[in-house]
Amino acid sequence: MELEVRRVRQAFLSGRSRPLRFRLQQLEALRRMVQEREKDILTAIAADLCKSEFNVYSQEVITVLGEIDFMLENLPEWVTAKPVKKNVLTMLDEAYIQPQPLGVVLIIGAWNYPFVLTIQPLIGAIAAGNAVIIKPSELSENTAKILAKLLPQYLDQETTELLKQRFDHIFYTGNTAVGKIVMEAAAKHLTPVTLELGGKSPCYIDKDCDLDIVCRRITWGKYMNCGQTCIAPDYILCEASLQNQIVWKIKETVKEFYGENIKESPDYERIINLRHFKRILSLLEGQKIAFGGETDEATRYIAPTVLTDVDPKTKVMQEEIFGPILPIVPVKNVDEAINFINEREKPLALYVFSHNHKLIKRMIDETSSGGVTGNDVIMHFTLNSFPFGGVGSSGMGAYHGKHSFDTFSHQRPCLLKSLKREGANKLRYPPNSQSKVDWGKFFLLKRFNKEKLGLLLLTFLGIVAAVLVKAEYY
Ligand SMILES: NC(=O)c1ccc[n+]([C@@H]2O[C@H](COP(=O)([O-])OP(=O)(O)OC[C@H]3O[C@@H](n4cnc5c(N)ncnc54)[C@H](O)[C@@H]3O)[C@@H](O)[C@H]2O)c1
Ligand SMILES: CCCCCCC=O
Repeated sequence: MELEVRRVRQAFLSGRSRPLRFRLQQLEALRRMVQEREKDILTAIAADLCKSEFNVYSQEVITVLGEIDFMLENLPEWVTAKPVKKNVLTMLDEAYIQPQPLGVVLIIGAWNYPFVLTIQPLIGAIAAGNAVIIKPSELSENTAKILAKLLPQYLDQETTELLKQRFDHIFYTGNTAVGKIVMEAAAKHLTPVTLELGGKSPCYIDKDCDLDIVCRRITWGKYMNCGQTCIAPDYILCEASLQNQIVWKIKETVKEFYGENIKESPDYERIINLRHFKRILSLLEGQKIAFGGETDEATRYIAPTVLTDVDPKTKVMQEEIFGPILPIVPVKNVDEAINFINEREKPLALYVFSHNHKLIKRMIDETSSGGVTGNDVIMHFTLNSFPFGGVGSSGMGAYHGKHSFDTFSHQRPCLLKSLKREGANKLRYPPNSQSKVDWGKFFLLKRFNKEKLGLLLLTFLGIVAAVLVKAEYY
């Protein structure tokens, strides 16, 4: 393994991955891979998560293709050096920021959206000019196999090795416990990390809203991928008087989306494995099931389920559910909802539904989360001008679009001076004096004193007079 990582590092050091042309070629090759081998990719993901090809396409493939197109369009501008504002000491110099690849990057993907969560960071890492080692999740084994087979056929070999050693950046997607292990390992080499973790994303429903629409949107985001979505609404907070209506409307929407026999619906997925199936079932113990709750161990089926009057001290409210169970926790009002959220770890997403724009703004101002969507769920993930990532225990760092490029780049400040004009530098060389400090204050801190200002004006007039006399003479 060590040898393999060294080989990838040598490839990076050879400079092959840096030229813009190479990066664009690699991204185009990746796009070709997705387009030409779409069927294989759809089949593998469908096998891992019992997902319809339509769902795979709309939830994963389309995001990847959109991200590649966005990078191809913008990369030439992003890679160029950006001039910066200068001060008096550097006004005649060249000063710019040059984005530079970090080196060898490790990307560890998760199983729940096994394609997009591995390939989207890969796109950013290639765009930034890095050599990349990817490690898809072993739980989504069909997708892991197809990626291992296809990537080397389309991309330069050195960008696709699967390893772990010493890296220049580690990009990890998965649970918080492993996130800590990854960060600890990275600390040994002072390797920077991006941690895309999870958490319990709350969903507050205000009295003042259209419950039909709210419940349709929540049903979509909660039961998509059988609840195995990092930014799925984990639980609902609302006034007790809304509870029965919400239950009824979600139940009706579930019927509308998946039909009377949910097991037969091509749009409803299954739990990834038996361990997670059992874990999710254990969250139902002692709860009041308003509807759903049906399960089938053989196919790892868990019906869309809603729990009411949930006690915040019970297990279902202690860990991220990551399954199709939706607890409703009654609160007195928005103040209590805000306190409830703030007393817990910072979530990856926050959702708030209301006709009252001020209430939504207040919720945003008085809480913290990775991202927020008002009056909908999940949708902030789809806008690649947003940085996508967590805060606190839901993660650190972010990606998508330009944010991916920045995550995988070092913003290198470059100052290019001339070996001339040494006179001006005397101010900073020893021996020091009060006069030098005064001039420093004058130029850098703009602390003008009348005497210095007068002297400067005199010097300036002298220069103007000299220029005029010279012009007259010639
Ligand atoms: N923020 C996001 O973008 C995002 C996306 C998807 C999932 N998640 C979160 O991930 C969690 C679910 O995923 P999971 O953790 O079950 O996925 P997982 O089991 O697939 O693990 C994630 C990755 O970590 C690797 N891994 C596991 N143990 C490791 C170790 N000891 N050292 C190094 N790597 C190790 C796995 O092989 C896998 O590639 C949820 O909490 C979810 O919210 C977050
Ligand atoms: C619609 C795709 C959502 C992907 C969310 C990624 C986290 O699990």
